[in-house]
Amino acid sequence: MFVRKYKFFSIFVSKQEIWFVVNPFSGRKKNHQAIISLIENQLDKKKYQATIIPTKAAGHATELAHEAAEKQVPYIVAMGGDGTVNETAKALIGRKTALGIMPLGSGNGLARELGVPMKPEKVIEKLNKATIKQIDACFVNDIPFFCTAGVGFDAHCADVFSRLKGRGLLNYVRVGFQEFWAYKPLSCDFGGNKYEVFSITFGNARQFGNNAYITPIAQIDDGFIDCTLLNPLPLWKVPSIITRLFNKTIHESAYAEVYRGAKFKLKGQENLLIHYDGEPLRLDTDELTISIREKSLHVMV
Ligand SMILES: Nc1ncnc2c1ncn2[C@@H]1O[C@H](COP(=O)(O)OP(=O)(O)OP(=O)(O)O)[C@@H](O)[C@H]1O
Repeated sequence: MFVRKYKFFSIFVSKQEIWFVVNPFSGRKKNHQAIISLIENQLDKKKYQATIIPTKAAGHATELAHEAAEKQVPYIVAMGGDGTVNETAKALIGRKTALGIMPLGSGNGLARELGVPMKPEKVIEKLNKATIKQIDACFVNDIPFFCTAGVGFDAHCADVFSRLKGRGLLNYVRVGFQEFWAYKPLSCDFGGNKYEVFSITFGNARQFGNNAYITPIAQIDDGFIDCTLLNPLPLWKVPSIITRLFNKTIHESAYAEVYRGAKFKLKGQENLLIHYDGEPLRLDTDELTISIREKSLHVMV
């Protein structure tokens, strides 16, 4: 399907290298080859020398981003969903190489937060006149995240969702309703208090993705982590919580507690299940430290 690596040559020497790291399996219904042709035809050839590199396996995007940073390639565009974006971005923390995003996933959280359009033609237009900005990177223990990470119901749903064939917002909502019935609140120590929580989410950005704003007053470059703790809620409150998630008012809900800080600590049960940027992960510990490295990632906007 792909030519492994190819370049668009030109006689101009002042062009800047831009790598496109493509997850060929992202966005199941997307036509990757058509998007590559668009890049070939519409990316400003006076400004950029583009290299398209399909990933060969999970984790390959991180290796490629490390290589780009080592070679001082100024730009690398993650073409895929939030998983590919996270894998690419984590290798660029504290480096000069700037991250661009061609969003192909179902949530596209970081892309939406950075104002990246969802249509490939528009993304290319934007890349052609991109400026660079610096954003914060956050960590759950040593695992980087750029949008949100958390424990409880969201992590549980991310885990169920990761095993589904179908993607997209509708499938996510379906998983949410399905799992709500049997879900047991999570016992944890947080900020010196014992809790039974529905979920605790730490936000570098405001949203999970899909414009679902769980930490709606977070700012991605302020050096602080926003936290929304949701207390257990009855089923009849679910529609109002979902509405609040999308109209950016969840922090005003009677079921929410909101915090802001540069570091948080949480102790839950052994083998704590977390999600980071929507990817589920079962840890071999019961303790979390959530921290931030201010303005440590360059992004194309
Ligand atoms: N060549 C590859 N083969 C198998 N897995 C890959 C490959 N390249 C990337 N991956 C893995 O695929 C996972 C999912 O990719 P990504 O999030 O980009 O797409 P998606 O699942 O379509 O998006 P979303 O989760 O938003 O629906 C990533 O975590 C990544 O590790």
